[in-house]
Amino acid sequence: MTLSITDLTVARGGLPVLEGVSFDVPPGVALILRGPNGIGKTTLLRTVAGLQPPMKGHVTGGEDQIAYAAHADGIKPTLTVAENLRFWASVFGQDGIERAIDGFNLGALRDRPAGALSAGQKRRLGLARMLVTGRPIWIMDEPTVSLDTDHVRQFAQIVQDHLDQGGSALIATHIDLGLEGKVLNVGPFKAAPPPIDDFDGGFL
Ligand SMILES: Nc1ncnc2c1ncn2[C@@H]1O[C@H](COP(=O)(O)OP(=O)(O)OP(=O)(O)O)[C@@H](O)[C@H]1O
Repeated sequence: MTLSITDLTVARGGLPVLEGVSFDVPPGVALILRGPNGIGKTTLLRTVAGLQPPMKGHVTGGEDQIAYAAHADGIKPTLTVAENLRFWASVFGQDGIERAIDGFNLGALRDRPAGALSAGQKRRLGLARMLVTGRPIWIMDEPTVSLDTDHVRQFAQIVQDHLDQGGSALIATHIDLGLEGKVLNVGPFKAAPPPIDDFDGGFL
């Protein structure tokens, strides 16, 4: 199913950060979001993933279809790598974690508590969760932070395989993943500052 974003305005702290954003992400396609720090990419992704409401506009096609990987790894430190993946799979009504373990080179770490992983290893575990959700639309926020170059390449291949199998992806990243995706620079959608409506005549 195509994820469709129509005339979306997204807000942080009650203030609009991006407005008038429209795009489609059809099956088989990766859309890469770019833009300077603080422009609102995370806010847009969170809104599209349904974690916060839009100020205006619509998101369609994402109902029960989206798996979201945020900045924060969000893994459970006292559970092992395998237990984390099994837990996550069960949340999504799935079983089978071996593809995720193999895909992200986690075999040697499967019985280690997640809290005892390095930053890059935690990131791989966080991303491996996408594979156990069974969800077709992957939304990822800076997924390659802490990954070494080999694992960035491996991650890009996993995303490409996902696209080849009819999945789709919406990814905010500052690096070139080498994916055959489209790029959307969100800079031009920066929201205008809100109008001043509490004019203070005392300054005249
Ligand atoms: N908790 C918060 N409350 C209010 N404003 C916030 C909060 N967190 C972030 N912001 C502001 O919201 C705006 C959008 O932030 P957001 O994290 O969406 O940007 P980003 O494009 O993802 O940035 P980066 O590339 O640095 O990750 C920024 O101006 C930021 O300062």
